[in-house]
Amino acid sequence: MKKIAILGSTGSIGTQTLDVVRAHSDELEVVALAAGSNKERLKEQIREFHPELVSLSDERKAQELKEELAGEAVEVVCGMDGLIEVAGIDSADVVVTAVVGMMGILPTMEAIRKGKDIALANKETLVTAGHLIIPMAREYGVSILPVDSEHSAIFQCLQGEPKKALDKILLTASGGPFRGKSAEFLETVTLEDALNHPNWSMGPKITIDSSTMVNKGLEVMEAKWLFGVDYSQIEVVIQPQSIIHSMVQYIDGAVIAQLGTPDMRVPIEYALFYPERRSLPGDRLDFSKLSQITFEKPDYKVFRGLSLAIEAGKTGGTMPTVFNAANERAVAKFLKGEIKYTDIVRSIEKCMDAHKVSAHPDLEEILATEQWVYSVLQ
Ligand SMILES: NC(=O)C1=CN([C@@H]2O[C@H](COP(=O)(O)OP(=O)(O)OC[C@H]3O[C@@H](n4cnc5c(N)ncnc54)[C@H](OP(=O)(O)O)[C@@H]3O)[C@@H](O)[C@H]2O)C=CC1
Ligand SMILES: CC(=O)[C@@H](O)[C@H](O)COP(=O)(O)O
Ligand SMILES: [Mn+2]
Repeated sequence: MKKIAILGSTGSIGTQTLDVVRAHSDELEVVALAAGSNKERLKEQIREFHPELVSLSDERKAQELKEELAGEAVEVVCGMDGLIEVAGIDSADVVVTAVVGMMGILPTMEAIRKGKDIALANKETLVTAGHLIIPMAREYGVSILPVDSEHSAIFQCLQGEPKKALDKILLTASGGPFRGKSAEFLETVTLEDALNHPNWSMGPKITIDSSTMVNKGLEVMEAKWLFGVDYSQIEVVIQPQSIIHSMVQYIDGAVIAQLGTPDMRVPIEYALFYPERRSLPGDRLDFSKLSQITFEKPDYKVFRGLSLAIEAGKTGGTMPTVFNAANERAVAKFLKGEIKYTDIVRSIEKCMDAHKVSAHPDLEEILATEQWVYSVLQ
C-alpha cells in the first residue's frame, strides 16, 4: 500500500486525486487530508477514506468538526500548524501538494524534511522558493513528481533520454478564453468571462491565471526549477485544443510530445505510480475524429503577464516572489469584485517596478517580500 497525504483535498486537484485513490483502493491509502474551510466536503472525505489526521485552516470550523467527530479514530488539527502537521505525518509515503499559492512553501518543506516524496501541483511554491526546495529535495533524497499537466508531459517526454541531449522544452498553452483578443478588449472582461476556460475545469485562481496567461508564466518558472534548464531553453507555444500537453525537442531535432484528453487524473495518477503506469477509465483521443491540432505564437504584448513572468524569472532572487505574490493578491481582489480584470497585471507591474531585488533570498526573506507586496497592494 502506498500511503498518501493530500494538502488541499477539497479542491479541484484534491478531489481528482481522491478519484485516482478510489480507482486504485487496493494500492493507495489516504492517511491525512488538509483543507481550508470546506468542512462538509472534508467530512464526506473522512467518512469515505478514513484518514488518521485531518486539518482545516479555519479554526472555528475545525473545532466544530472535532466536536462532530468526537469518539471517532481521526485527529483534527487546524491553521498553518495543522497543514504542516498533515504534510509531515509519519505514516505518509507521498504528499500531494494541491493548495493554492505560496502558502504551500512551509508544508512542502516540512514534507521534504520528513523524507516524503512530493506529487507537486502547487506551482507557486517552486516559482517563489524553487532555489531552496530543489536542493532540499536532493539533500533529503526525495522525488518531486510533477502533477501540473505540462510538466508531467515534459517529465514523460524526458524518460530514458540523456539530459545532455535536451535542446529545448516546448511548453504548450491553451491561450485561455481571450486568445486572439486585443488589449482594448481585455479592458471589458468580466469575472464570468474570465472564469470560462475553454478546455479545463479548475479552481478559480488558476482559471483566472490561465486567462491572463500568468499561469503560463508561472509554469515557465516551474519548468526551470523542475528540469534544471535555462530560460533560453523554454519556448511557450499556443496549442488551443489542449491535446498536446507539452513537448521536448532534442539536439538531433527530434521532438517528443505527450498527448491526451484534458484530464488531470492522468498526471496525478502518473505521479502517484511513477515509474509504473496504471489503467485509468476515461475518454481517449480518437484521431480519426480530431478535426485539428493547431499552433500559434503567444501575443506577448497583449498578454503582458506572460512577459512580466519571464522577466521576473530571468531577474531571479526575490523578483519571482514579487510577481507571484502580486498576482495572488490581485486575483483574490478580482475574484471578490474589488478591482477590474486588467488591474491584475497592472498590480504585478507596479510591484515589480517598485521592488529592489535581493539576489539570494532565504525563506525568511521570501516571506518578508510577500508581506512587502501585500503592503504595496493593501
Ligand atoms: N486545478 C487544476 O486542474 C490544476 C491546478 N494546478 C495547481 O494546483 C494547485 C491547486 O489548484 P486547484 O485544485 O485548482 O485549487 P482549488 O481552489 O480548487 O483548491 C484549493 C484547495 O486548497 C485548500 N485551501 C485553501 N486555503 C487553505 C489553507 N489556508 N490551508 C489548507 N488548505 C487550504 C482548499 O480548501 P477549501 O476547499 O476548504 O477552501 C482546497 O482544498 C494550484 O497551485 C494550481 O495552480 C496545477 C495544474 C492544474
Ligand atoms: C491543467 C493545467 O495544467 C493547467 O495549468 C492548464 O495548463 C491551464 O491551461 P492554460 O494553458 O490555459 O494555462
Ligand atoms: Mn498547467
